[in-house]
Amino acid sequence: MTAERFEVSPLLEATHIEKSYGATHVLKGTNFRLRRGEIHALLGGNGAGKSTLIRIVTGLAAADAGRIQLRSVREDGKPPVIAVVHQELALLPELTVAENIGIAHATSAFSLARRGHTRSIAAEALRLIDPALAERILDIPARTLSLHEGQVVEIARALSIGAEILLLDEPTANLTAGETEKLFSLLRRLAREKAIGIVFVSHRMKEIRALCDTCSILRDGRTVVDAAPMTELADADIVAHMGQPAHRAAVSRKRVTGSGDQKGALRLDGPAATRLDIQPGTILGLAGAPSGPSALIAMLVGARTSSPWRLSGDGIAAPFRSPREAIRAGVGFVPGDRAGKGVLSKLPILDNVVAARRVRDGRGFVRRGERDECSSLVAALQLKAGSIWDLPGSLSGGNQQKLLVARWLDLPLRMVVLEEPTRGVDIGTKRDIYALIRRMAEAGAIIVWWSTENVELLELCDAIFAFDTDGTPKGFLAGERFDEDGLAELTGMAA
Ligand SMILES: Nc1ncnc2c1ncn2[C@@H]1O[C@H](COP(=O)(O)OP(=O)(O)OP(=O)(O)O)[C@@H](O)[C@H]1O
Repeated sequence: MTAERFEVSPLLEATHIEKSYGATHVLKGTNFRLRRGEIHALLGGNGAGKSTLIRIVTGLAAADAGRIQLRSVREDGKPPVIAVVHQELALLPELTVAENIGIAHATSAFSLARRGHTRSIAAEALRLIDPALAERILDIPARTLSLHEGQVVEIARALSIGAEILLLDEPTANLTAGETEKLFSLLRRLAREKAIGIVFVSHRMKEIRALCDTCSILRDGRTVVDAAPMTELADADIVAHMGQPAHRAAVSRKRVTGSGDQKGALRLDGPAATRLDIQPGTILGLAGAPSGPSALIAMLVGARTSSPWRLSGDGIAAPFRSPREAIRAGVGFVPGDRAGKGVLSKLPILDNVVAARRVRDGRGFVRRGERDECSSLVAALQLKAGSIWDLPGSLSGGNQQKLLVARWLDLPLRMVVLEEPTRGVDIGTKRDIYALIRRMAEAGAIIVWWSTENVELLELCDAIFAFDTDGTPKGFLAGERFDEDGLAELTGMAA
């Protein structure tokens, strides 16, 4: 998979790119080049400029200065097609998979006469990736696909239009370990057999190591590592180039034990006679296919009133009747669906940060002192924002995630429920978020943490409760198997 196997001139070369948004100088002479057959990690801390560079390369935004050269191997003289796969899928939910792929080929109205033709294009593209999957999903609506299947469809669509460059922006957030491995073997195959140039944006060091052969690092809008082989960079070098402290927090792990009668202890009862007694201050991880953890979480945060799960103890009897009731009972929630359920996009950062406090206090008006409170929370999380009066849309993805965590900091909470709270967050900031969550646990809150990043669960949690691939509770990860293999086995997701 080395670049040398293919001709030397890059598929894509961006040179001295400049970009400002108002007074914010985002890209400061950034360089980036991608060769055929290469899987290239584009790395950098939150707000370093990765997404902005991708938007410019794909033509979604215009650079203020600099040059972009694209060179196809095809002889028609056209530039290579670039396809982007985001973590939020770009599929039309009510159309079938075949129609979703075919739509990229529709030149005018999507006529019935062309349907058979586009269906066969779609089938061919999907079969190249996975013949069995193609048979199963071709004629079903896109909304019924899992996230991983949706990504495969997006990649098939890219292949069907002859894309030579594939950009993946944190594609593994929300994928299970098994799905991630499947995606990686597909990407390796596309690079090797089709010489597609792949750009992979991620904050997960283990995945970057497993997948990528080349690495570029942006720091504050400048290219500090330009297309270096991954083998030449140790993890610590990468973190240092990104400008982040290379500390590893010490792990102190205690297991959930004892009866449920300690003050503040809560009891969870669920399907298959499941019973969990959770002591205050416990960090409880949830692992496994999304359907299991998400059903439990929906009950905990008041999003589902009828549920096979029950929460009791310390004056609580849930299901709650509404999210508001859950907040008033002292349950905080950082949702995984940042855009849909988390960020209040039309309100400034200030309102986003103090939202939970306002709901708890039952007030809709601005309290004096909120501005100071917001500023100190923003500073505690080193949230990179122009002003607390800016809209959250002006923040980079990782900084929007910090905003959602900031909302619950320093509140007297009984329980904090977190769905992938470090999704899209850079390595240094992850450490900060881990420390903040530990702080909440030390203050006595029970932390319920759902993550698809098994390494993270194993590092942080006192106990991990696993669900099977169909969402059935499987039990706690046993002490002597408290490792990745044990977790993969218990969740039925051994790769
Ligand atoms: N439309 C915009 N208006 C104002 N500022 C913007 C806009 N888009 C991006 N920025 C700013 O540009 C900087 C770089 O953002 P960008 O999204 O490119 O970072 P990133 O490296 O992709 O970060 P992350 O890892 O958090 O996704 C950030 O400080 C962000 O606030």
